[in-house]
Amino acid sequence: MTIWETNDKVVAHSVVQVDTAPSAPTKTPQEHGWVAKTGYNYTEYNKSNKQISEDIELANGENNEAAATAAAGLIETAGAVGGLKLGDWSGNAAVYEWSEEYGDIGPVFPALEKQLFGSEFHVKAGIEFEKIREIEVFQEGVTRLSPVRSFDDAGLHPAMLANVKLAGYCTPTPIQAYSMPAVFKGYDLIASAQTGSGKTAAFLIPILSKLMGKAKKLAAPRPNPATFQPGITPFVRAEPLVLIVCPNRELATQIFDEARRFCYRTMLRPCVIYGGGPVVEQFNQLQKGCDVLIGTPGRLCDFIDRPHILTLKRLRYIVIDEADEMVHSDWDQELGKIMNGGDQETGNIKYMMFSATFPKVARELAARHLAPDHCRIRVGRAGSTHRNLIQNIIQTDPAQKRSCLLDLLMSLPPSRTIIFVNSKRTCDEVDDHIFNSGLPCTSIHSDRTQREREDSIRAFRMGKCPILIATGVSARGLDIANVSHVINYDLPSPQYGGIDEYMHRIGRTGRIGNKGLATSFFTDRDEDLADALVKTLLETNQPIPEFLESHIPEGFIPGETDPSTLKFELSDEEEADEGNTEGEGGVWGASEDAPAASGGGWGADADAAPAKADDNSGWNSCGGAGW
Ligand SMILES: Nc1ncnc2c1ncn2[C@@H]1O[C@H](COP(=O)(O)OP(=O)(O)OP(=O)(O)O)[C@@H](O)[C@H]1O
Repeated sequence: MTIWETNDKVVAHSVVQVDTAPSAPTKTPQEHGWVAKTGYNYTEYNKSNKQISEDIELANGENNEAAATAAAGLIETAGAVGGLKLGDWSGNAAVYEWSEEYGDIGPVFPALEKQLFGSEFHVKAGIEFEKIREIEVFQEGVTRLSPVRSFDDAGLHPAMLANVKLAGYCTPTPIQAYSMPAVFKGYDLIASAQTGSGKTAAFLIPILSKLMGKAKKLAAPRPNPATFQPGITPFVRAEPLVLIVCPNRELATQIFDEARRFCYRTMLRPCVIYGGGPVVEQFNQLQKGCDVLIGTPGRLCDFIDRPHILTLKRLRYIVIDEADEMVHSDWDQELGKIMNGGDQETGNIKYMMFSATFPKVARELAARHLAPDHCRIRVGRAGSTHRNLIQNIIQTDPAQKRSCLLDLLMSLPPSRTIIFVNSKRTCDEVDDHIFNSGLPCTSIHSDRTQREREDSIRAFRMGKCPILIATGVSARGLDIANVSHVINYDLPSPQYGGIDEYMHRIGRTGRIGNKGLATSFFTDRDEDLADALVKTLLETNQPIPEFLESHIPEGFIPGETDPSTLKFELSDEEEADEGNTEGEGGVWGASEDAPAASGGGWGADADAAPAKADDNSGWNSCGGAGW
């Protein structure tokens, strides 16, 4: 029995080292504590949400306290997530509407503030947050950056600092500590850090903060939100200053939500465009003005092809998030167009790439587009997993997986759970199976309509359907509060991302210092993954089940041998750096911060010596007071 602490509660998990299926359930799911299952109600979920949007707009536009309260009430009764309920388009979520009369920072709008920052649905830093700071940080490139020690000392725009505090961020994570100075000093950036370590804020905070002081000068004119009438007010072209590209729709809307928070009380207006969403509604949002545009590649290119609606000529920053997935997914042409195929003035643009893992193809993309003096920051071994996760591997027969799954769900206390499968068909089958067994589940994959996808994620976030079945790609980057269990119903085979994909998947739990549990079903078909899987388990001090013991590297004695001596198959980037010649001849030359002694590689030599974030005295802990 392991006592398992989640953010708010302690849950007892009878886990650890199960190498056979748990015993058969004797109770119904509801007797076991799962909420009742809910079917997908197309009529209800497709209802217009005009009322709620109108109230929010009224509250937002007029700062009318009564309307604000009414809107907040509506949001609450609707059981909404971020101000949206089932049936709403994520791209229509309320943003701060700027009026020309405002000074440097706009007034507070309580209803919107509550919606953006007050939600129980946001992931809160967990009890292991401090451990994130102990992870080794490697910085490579021409410049040695001094990490910022606290948000207060980071030189953030006052509006950004206030938003960071409203979001409840006390201390920057290592990736944030290094990315802030990189952006402030105007470097291009490649950054990799573990799943759930705050990479989104690592680019949003410094970029938006830097633009806040100059927004009035740089941003395109936009209509007055108080008098704007769709179809009547002459529309303006969207001319974003920041473009953030990511591989899936769910992630795009999630980044949009973060951007809505960080743009609060400022002139910067975020918008999101993604495939499957209604073009007209996305166009309606764009024509109100757009300074920060988040999008998936296909839909972005559709709009780039309509220069009367969207132009990239004002662009100052391009961020590629989940860069490894972006380069793997056949988006070459789209990425080429987004990076420099539109009307953007490439000389004015800073490029940033973020991911938890960085394969060679992603590095090649970086080499093509990033300035030679770009900074490279890597937190921990590329692709290594968190130590705050328990990883269980259960041996099973392919034919037994369904009953194993049911037993597993019924043998643990109910908790928000994501089940990963390798194909859309399996996704549907598993969904049917566990739904018909009375469990409250929902599912998502790329053949679902966008409406279904958004509702499915929202139902999961809200806890209405606390079990989500997903294919790997559709759940890339998802950041959902209180996911305490990830189940790999299918392990990702090496052809489909292998161990990197495994890490991305299990990273949906145990985020930002929370604890989590990952259980994977292992069958004979997963033998190809066994070596890498065992090393990953050893690296994070997980017990090795008997059936995998033969894959323990020779000479390694679990519990005795130091895991840091494990030899991992070099990731592409490490391999490249083994024979790194880039440093020679001064490509990685001297720095304005502190001269680099010699060419830096990804991690091997003095130049790339790890810096422990907590080596820096003065990293502040959260006082909390005075916010
Ligand atoms: N400094 C911080 N303090 C507290 N919470 C933070 C901080 N930075 C980010 N967070 C929160 O941590 C969560 C995880 O962040 P995020 O989704 O950016 O992780 P990520 O590194 O991009 O993960 P992935 O690789 O899985 O996409 C988010 O809910 C975010 O709001």
